[in-house]
Amino acid sequence: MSQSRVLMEVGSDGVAVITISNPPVNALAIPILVGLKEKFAEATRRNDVKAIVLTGKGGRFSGGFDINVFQKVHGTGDVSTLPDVSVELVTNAVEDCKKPIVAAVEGLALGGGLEFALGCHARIAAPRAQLGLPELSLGVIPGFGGTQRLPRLVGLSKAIEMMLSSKPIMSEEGKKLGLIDALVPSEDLLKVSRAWALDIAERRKPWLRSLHRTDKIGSLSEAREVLRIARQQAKKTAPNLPHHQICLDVIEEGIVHGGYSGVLKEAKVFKEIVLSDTARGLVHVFFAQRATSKVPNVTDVGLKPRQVKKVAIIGGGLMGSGIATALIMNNISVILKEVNSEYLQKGIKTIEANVRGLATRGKLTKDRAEKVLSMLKGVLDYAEFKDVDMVIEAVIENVPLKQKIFSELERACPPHCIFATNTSTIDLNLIGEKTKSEDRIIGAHFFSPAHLMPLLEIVRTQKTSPQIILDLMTVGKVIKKVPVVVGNCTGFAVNRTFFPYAQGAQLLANLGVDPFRIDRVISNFGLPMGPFQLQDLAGYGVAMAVGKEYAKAFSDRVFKSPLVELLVKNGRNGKNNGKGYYIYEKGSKPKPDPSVLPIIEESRRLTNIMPAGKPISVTDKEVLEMVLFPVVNEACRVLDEGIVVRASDLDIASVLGMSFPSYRGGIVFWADTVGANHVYKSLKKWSEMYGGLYKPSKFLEERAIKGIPLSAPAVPSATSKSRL
Ligand SMILES: C[C@H](O)CC(=O)SCCNC(=O)CCNC(=O)[C@H](O)C(C)(C)COP(=O)(O)OP(=O)(O)OC[C@H]1O[C@@H](n2cnc3c(N)ncnc32)[C@H](O)[C@@H]1OP(=O)(O)O
Repeated sequence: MSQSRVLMEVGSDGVAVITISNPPVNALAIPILVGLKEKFAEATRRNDVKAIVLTGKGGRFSGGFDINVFQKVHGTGDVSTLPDVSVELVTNAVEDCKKPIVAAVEGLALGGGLEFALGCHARIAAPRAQLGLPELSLGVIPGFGGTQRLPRLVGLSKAIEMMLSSKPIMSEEGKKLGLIDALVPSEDLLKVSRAWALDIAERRKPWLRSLHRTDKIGSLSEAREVLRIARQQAKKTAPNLPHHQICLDVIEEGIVHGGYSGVLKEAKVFKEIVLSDTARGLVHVFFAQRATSKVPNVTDVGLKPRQVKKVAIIGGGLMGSGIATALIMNNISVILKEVNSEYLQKGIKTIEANVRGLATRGKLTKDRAEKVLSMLKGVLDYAEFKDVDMVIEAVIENVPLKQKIFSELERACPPHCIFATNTSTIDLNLIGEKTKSEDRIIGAHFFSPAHLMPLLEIVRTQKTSPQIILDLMTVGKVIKKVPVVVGNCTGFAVNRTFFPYAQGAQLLANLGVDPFRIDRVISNFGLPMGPFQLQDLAGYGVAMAVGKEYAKAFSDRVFKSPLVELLVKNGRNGKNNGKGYYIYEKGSKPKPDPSVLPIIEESRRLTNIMPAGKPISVTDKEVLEMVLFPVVNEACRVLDEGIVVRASDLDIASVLGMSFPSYRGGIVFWADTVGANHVYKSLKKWSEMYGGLYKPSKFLEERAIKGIPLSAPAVPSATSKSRL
């Protein structure tokens, strides 16, 4: 029997408690909305009901409208299946109900969940309940009246901040703002809410309809000024997201023409916006992120994750210290091992700076920062390794060194210990070759800075045991990363997919296209920076070392540009030494450095690929596609080889690991919106003009010709060789 239902109990006090029950988050699915309508009608009708309390089962009020419905609407394009909740239910049945309704909020009230609470005549909350309108993070705007009622309860500026940032506030702050009428311990929540509802019914407390309030929104001219500033800010912070401006327009409608008019406009706009590409992309990302926790033969075979309490990290460099920070910040003890006390002290200092830096930025208290740091211990030998649950090796990329370390670990660690390596390029089979523990060897590929970047790429070999994979996935979640399980190959899923990104940019620069224009096109598309600025940031040493690996592994499709070597020869090393493609001055944005142009000219002379020696003429759209389509092409190979469980895992990896814009849904999702056929035809044309980098993969060709989306699950072919 489905657990999704709405319950109603009428007590001897004359209060009807209506409870939403739809685990795990009490999402407002269509049957729940139907149930709510029936129960409100019944409670209104019944003579034995004087007042109503609305609450959620299992300690959570509601996580909002059922996002699965958006996905269905995206599939059919039919918005008529969206129910009229805002007017019919929240305004007519709740806010204009003849009996007072009090929301008893615990755990969370998000999106439509909070909007129901806003429609009630009072809100009582338990401590630390999350209250928010995160709809913009799904590419839509609040659709159950939130754009109108929230400003009327917390003031215009705060409401705009909450909606545009999509970030929830805690009930404690909600109480201060006037969003919450009383904050009470969980165990008293229902008792107080019932009494409050009766107090309203018997006029001991005011009967307030949020939509009718005007006391918090100020004068028309003040409100317009707040909106003007918000519009300007949104233009800067979310230039590619029109729904931010649309949300502000809808808020303004209510300010100028009254709340009810605002509610009507909101409902109309909501139905239009739900079909936008942005909403499609962001809803896809929402589900794609959650799908990463489902790994066939790992999470569905009844295994239980083992607790990892103590982790040893080998190597206190940038990556090792970042990983250590992430672990101790989440209550996992860390032993940091280095080869000598100088390196060890350096590593410990970096970790201390990371943690104290977070404290300075208000992410944790000073006391907590010191507690966190007490979970770290530096060592110079393996004596302390006898009871560690996991080791993460984070030394330089050197195969014999890594092999030696893992042989030593076999002797120093207990038999249950997980052997993880943070390598970003080396074949895991090679690393484990000299051990008898290949079933315990796994890649834990963090992205720099490891304590901040959200992605954890978990690399498994054919021999890694499912238990080890599950354990590392669990550690990933404990330290608040999104773990994505991938197969073993050069560059694994993320770096491999994105290696042609820099290549396409280098090729274009050698064809005569201005690198600063390329960077502009890419950042206008939505990546935080273009490929040249990224190279400046990562340092040219990385670019050259990684370039060599790819040249070895994928020689058929590597474009060899001398540009980076020329830059190094000319004393440039990117942001590191303040001399790159850009000029770096403290306190100002990087500026294109004109003195780099002769070096680029030199590279062009050496490669000599400009047709008839003249720069090619390309549109911005072509620039974008010549950089990103080779990435799509490599993503196709990764899919074909079964390096990821599903296409959407690559979407999440691209969003969280490479900062591909989430509102474009991730690399594969975006390619499907462009169309496999267009990608294929463009690549084919460019491969004839500019060579192997653009040669379409078999997978892409097949899908383009057959008209199958790139994201559609693969049908295993005789030649395909899954690495999972
Ligand atoms: C008209 C209205 O204005 C429009 C709306 O209300 S849009 C919806 C607005 N609400 C949201 O955006 C909240 C989305 N949900 C979340 O942020 C988080 O799930 C949460 C904070 C509620 C809980 O987080 P957490 O405990 O980590 O659990 P999480 O793994 O995310 O979710 C648990 C399950 O609930 C599902 N779920 C969460 N919120 C959901 C929702 N609103 N609709 C449908 N399913 C939802 C997840 O998909 C997941 O399903 P799975 O187990 O099958 O993968």
